[in-house]
Amino acid sequence: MDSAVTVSDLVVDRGTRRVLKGLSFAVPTGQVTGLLGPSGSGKTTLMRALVGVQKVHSGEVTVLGEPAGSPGLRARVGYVTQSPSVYEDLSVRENVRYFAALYGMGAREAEAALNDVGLGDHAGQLVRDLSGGQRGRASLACALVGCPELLVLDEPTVGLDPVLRVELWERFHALADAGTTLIVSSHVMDEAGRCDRLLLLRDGDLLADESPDRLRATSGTDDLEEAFLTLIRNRQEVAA
Ligand SMILES: Nc1ncnc2c1ncn2[C@@H]1O[C@H](COP(=O)(O)OP(=O)(O)OP(=O)(O)O)[C@@H](O)[C@H]1O
Repeated sequence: MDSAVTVSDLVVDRGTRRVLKGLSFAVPTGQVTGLLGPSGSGKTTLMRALVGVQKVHSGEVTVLGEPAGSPGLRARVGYVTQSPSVYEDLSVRENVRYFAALYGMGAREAEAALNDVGLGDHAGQLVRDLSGGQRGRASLACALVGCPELLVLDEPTVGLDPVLRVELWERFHALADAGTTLIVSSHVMDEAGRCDRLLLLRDGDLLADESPDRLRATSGTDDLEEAFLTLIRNRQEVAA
């Protein structure tokens, strides 16, 4: 299968800390790849490197056949940060239509993106009057509307109720089925099971790069949280 992203020996320092310690992996096209790991393990830093906004110490990051951050990737890659990046003084609809226009899309696509994230009923509301979870979804709609080939989503389901979470995951898989590649970070292990493939990060190292089923099989447990802990223990034993 083609790779949408390949990363070789990626090393990133932030401040005086080495945050990513030589990561190498490939992300298959048209799948949902989960980036899982505890708080501070380097998920956001890795996503920033993928979209080309992170200074890297060494290594190579290739996205859709071009070096990460190349101008040609701007319309092909969507990135939704943890803090919503939408205009507070515009309505949800105005925000989504604005981003639609930047991508050469129209009002129809904007309405579809609004409905995809469950904000159809709040379209006329100013962003500053939305709840935190609604703002996050408004941000997501602004990324979806451009139909990027690669979507990088930093914890998109934080603060969402279970029904909306399930709906969004269904939407992610529908996009993947249509050929979009998604990289979705989370530190909620129950979301790991919804991914086609998992990258498990800990302290800037890649602990695993497998499907959830394979991870369950190799660690001998059906519980992905337990599987993650088993991997950590095995690593510690090897290091000792
Ligand atoms: N601007 C910065 N300067 C120095 N260190 C930073 C900076 N940003 C992040 N770090 C450090 O880099 C490490 C990785 O942070 P990162 O945000 O990538 O983790 P994360 O896995 O996304 O965490 P979370 O799940 O809490 O969002 C952390 O130890 C963090 O303190």
